[in-house]
Amino acid sequence: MKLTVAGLDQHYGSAQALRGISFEVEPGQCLAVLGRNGAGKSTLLKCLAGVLPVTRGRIALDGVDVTRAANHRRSLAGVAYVPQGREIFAELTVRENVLVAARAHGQPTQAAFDEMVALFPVLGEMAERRGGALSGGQQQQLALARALVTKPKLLILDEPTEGIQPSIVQLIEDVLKRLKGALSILLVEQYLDFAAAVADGFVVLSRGQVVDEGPQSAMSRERLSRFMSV
Ligand SMILES: Nc1ncnc2c1ncn2[C@@H]1O[C@H](COP(=O)(O)OP(=O)(O)OP(=O)(O)O)[C@@H](O)[C@H]1O
Repeated sequence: MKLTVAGLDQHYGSAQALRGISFEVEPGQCLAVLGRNGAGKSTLLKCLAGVLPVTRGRIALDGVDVTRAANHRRSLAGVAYVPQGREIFAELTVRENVLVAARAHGQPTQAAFDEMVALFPVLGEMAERRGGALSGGQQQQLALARALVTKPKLLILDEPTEGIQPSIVQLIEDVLKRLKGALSILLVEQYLDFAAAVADGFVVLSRGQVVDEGPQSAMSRERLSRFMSV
């Protein structure tokens, strides 16, 4: 799925958080959105997922304008969003968490769950545990499984590596690399090595504006460290 973002502005009351943001994600590609805390990255993703209204500009999926579409309509169109903080159901089991997400897209089957366990084996071991009882890294894998079980065409991820141990970061990197091509990915990330390993290109936000952009080959620490928090 192709994502087109053109001239996007967003305001929190009188405070402008996004200023004329424009970029594209080509089908099957991964674009990393980089920038310091407070640059506007999470706000941008919320606008794209349809959980925050934009003030001005245009968002299109494969050329179809969805700027004013509700989040469930974007979800049905193939957009899956994993917010920072993961938002799994703490009281439901791991299996129920995955199947509830699958049901919203018409296929709450054991096969759908098994497919997610093939990507994230720990979810099979934890199938009957409550989501809230999982570690942070396990919850992130569950959140990714809940997104992927809907068979998205565009996966929007807000800092999937935040607070997660290196072995799980590596697992998530491997999964995203394997899936890329079949779906498009928009990835907000503070961890430059992970972003450079997964993404095909990047944009940098600062104070709500795109201040740099380029291909994966230009994602060097020298070029980007002044825009990063770490
Ligand atoms: N609900 C809100 N109400 C008012 N201002 C907000 C709200 N959420 C974010 N902001 C402001 O909007 C700007 C962009 O914040 P945003 O969370 O999008 O940045 P970010 O780049 O994602 O940073 P972080 O990595 O810390 O989440 C910041 O100045 C922030 O203080």
